[in-house]
Amino acid sequence: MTDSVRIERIEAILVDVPTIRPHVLSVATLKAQTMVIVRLYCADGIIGLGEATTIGGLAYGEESPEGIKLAIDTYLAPQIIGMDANRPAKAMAAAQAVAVGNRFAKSALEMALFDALGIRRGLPLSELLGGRLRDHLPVLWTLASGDTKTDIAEAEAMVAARRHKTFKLKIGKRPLKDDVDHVAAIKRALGDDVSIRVDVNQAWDEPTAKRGIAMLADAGCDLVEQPIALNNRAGMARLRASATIAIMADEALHGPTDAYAFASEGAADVLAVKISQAGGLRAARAMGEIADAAGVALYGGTMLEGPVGTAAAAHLFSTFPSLAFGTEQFGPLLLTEELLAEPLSYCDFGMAVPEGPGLGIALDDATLTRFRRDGPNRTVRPAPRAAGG
Ligand SMILES: O=C(O)C[C@H]1C=CC(=O)O1
Ligand SMILES: [Mn+2]
Repeated sequence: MTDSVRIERIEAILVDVPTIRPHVLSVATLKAQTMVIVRLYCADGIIGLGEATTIGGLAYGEESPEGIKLAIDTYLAPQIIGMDANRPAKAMAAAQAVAVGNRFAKSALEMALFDALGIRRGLPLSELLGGRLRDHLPVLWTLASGDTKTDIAEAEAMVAARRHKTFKLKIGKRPLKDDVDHVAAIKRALGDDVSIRVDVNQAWDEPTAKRGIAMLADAGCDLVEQPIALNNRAGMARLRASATIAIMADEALHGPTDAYAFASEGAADVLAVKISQAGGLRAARAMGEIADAAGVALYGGTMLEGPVGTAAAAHLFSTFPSLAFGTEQFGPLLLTEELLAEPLSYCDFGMAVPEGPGLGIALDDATLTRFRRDGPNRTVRPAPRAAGG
């Protein structure tokens, strides 16, 4: 029996960092990203890090950064302070007892608990999660400037620098034909050595999706992500049955139960796994296992997290036996500022999984202080929250 280590204090910090360019999705346009960074202080001096980040405030899902901080400060932290930091599952069961939903808030706490445990045991998070199978993950880049020529130039520079060779295009905001022309132009310019996928972020109804998927297949697109509303699983199954290219579920997946439903009903070829959307590391790992057992392909998704959430995702995805569609762990590269003392390493069209214990990262405290919303020298305003951005 190991000694118990008291959870002393938990901080949830809102951090607003500008993006390198506007990031245009069908549901929002990001000009800055807001992260909730959690610091979990243990009695032995170890501080675990966690992150929960949303897209466009409340435009993408049902939790906002401000709501996540409130849930942690007011409900979840008081519940687990005083508990044993060596027992993440027990602490999270106590959090579960006082909050029915709030997957993102819980996920940030669970991440911080596992980071602290890994540091204490001298083990990378990937080993705590069952063991890493790879040290390098393929990472795609999202072209979402809102302009076809800019997107092509951006993609060409990424390929030349060997940073990315798979691209995801955000569509669904414009008329279908304009979107398909945009995709076709990018595919023509980049050629057969790159893979082009699209993310509709639920913008289409089913008939539009049926036509759109066929047109996109003709344009050389390889995959369509969440074309229709997240609650229309039967529609996803129908689209999948008629499509000649891969159909991926994203927003519809809120944890293992949804992964099971999608897998058993044949409602997607690929599942996008996101730690916070799943409700935490253990839930996200379970989604991977369900997909594997069902023979459904996996993709390592992002909520455009900063480096803390991205490092956690890299550890988790490194343990998946198969990651047929790669990952999109590029969130830190979309930010103007480096929040880590030592940046995550991106090379050879992907990223290195951090090596050190826990998440294997350390924050740059000066940068965090500069960009925290309650900091003395705050320079960035929270992103505007108008619908559609
Ligand atoms: O996939 C999403 O829906 C959200 C996110 C991930 C990459 C990106 O550009 O946006
Ligand atoms: Mn998506």
